[in-house]
Amino acid sequence: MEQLFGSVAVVPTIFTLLAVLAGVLCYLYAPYWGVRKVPGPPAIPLVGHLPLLAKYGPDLFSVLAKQYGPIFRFHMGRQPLIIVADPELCREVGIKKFKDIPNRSIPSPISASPLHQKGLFFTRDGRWSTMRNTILSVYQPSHLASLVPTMQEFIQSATQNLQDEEDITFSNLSLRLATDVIGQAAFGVTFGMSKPQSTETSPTSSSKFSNQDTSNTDEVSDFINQHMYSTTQLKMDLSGSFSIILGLLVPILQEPFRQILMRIPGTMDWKVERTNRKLSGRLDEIVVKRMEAKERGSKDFLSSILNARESETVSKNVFTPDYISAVTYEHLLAGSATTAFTLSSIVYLVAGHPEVEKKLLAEIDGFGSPDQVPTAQDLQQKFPYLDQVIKEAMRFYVVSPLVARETSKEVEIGGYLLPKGTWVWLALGVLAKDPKNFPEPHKFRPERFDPNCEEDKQRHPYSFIPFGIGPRSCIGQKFSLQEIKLSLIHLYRKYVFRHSPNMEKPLELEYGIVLNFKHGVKLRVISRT
Ligand code: HEM
Repeated sequence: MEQLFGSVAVVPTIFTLLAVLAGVLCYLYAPYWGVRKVPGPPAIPLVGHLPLLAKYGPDLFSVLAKQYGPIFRFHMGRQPLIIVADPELCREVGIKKFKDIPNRSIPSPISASPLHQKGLFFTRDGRWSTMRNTILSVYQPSHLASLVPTMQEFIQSATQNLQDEEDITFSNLSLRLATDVIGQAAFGVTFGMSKPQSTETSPTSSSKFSNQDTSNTDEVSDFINQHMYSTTQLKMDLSGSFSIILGLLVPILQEPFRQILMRIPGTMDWKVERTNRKLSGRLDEIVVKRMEAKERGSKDFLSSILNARESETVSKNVFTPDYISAVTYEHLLAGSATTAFTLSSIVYLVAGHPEVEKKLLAEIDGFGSPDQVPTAQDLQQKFPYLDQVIKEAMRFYVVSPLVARETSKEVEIGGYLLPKGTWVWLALGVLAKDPKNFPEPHKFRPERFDPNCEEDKQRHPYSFIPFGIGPRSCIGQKFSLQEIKLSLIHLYRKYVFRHSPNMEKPLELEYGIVLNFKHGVKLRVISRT
């Protein structure tokens, strides 16, 4: 009798276990089911293809494209991504079918950070288009042209102490420079980073950080350090905080675990949370102060947005203070690491190619007297070889090798029907290394971008898209190119650079929210005078 009751009790337990197991399997495999027909390598349960990414870095996508074709499946933990590695298909996703794929998917490193979510990058649909249209008005060519003198002042300040034969970590210098320039353009504040001994006066006469004097240099560098920390913790592989890793594997558990871990001192989640809270606090402080200011001007991004909001050209519900903080912070984030990386990679590549350097110097020296600062129009028209060098360096090291998008309804791409909510990522890095459009892709050869050469004429127009594609492409493209060109012209008028013996060969890269140098770019300065 007892035995009978025992086995009767076991049956529901087995059913419960089976139901739980089925639930877990459904949860783990549901996103895969809708896209199972898209080809891809076999995925390890839970981690998917992340170990491959950690092992090979972004080159992995070129290898997979060769094996599986222009559209393939890659599993970031539980989440399948549909990777698009063909210029025509990128045009389809980014432009032709934009209305069905208007937003970005939110990867787990970002979903851990509300500060990052409220910027333009991750806002969606109607809110995004209202925000984007307002921000676009700040990037009119006349506004950009008016920023040339400010940019030039920071560039001069950042490079004034370079010594002949000195070894420098150029990537640090360019990050400080780009942070200062964007700090001024975004917030209207001088971070004073490009002048380490900045107890002297600032290069511009505008307000200091938090509108106080230079005595808070420590506060400034603390802010920037937090900013750097918050950026570098956003890892895309398996080296992030525990909650981020969990978010990649079992997203449903990410938030509950983050809530617990951020309360346990010493954990990475605790550190990231503290840093983000401090950063948000400081940003909110700047925004509130600027909101209250009677004379705020309109030169910097934050003031322009606040002016637009007050003149009711944009709904106050769209630009609430938290969104304003996020979008301003996003400028600091998007405008510093990307521009600095690009600047460093150009100088690094030119240092290793004397024939390119010679041609570039001839063009720059031929422009005019060494103290004639080029105008925005000069920058666009009078430096054709510089343009080629910049493009080739951006092709060689694609700072943002993957661009995230998400379908908002069922849509057909490359012969596959993708359900609503599919993560579709454009592989800009793979396009840039495809020998079909770039013969001998591992050679640094700026002349391939000469508009008169056959290679350039034959190339697919969307094979080189380092700033993305379509209505959602980079809003800061012209801003960063202006800054990069001004910096290079100023630098090469005075110096050339050689690889420092302290630098590793080949250069090692790190895959975070954008590409970065693992150990920095170390160069030797050679004065030209
Ligand atoms: C060399 C420098 C830069 C590179 C390579 C770069 C690259 C990119 C890429 C690839 C995207 C995604 C585009 C897409 O989805 O099609 C993007 C978006 C974006 N970038 Fe940049 N960027 C750079 C500099 C900047 C600067 C200086 C700013 C700010 C002033 C900025 C602000 C943004 C913003 C706000 C977005 C999101 C746009 C939207 O969703 O509407 N970027 N960038």
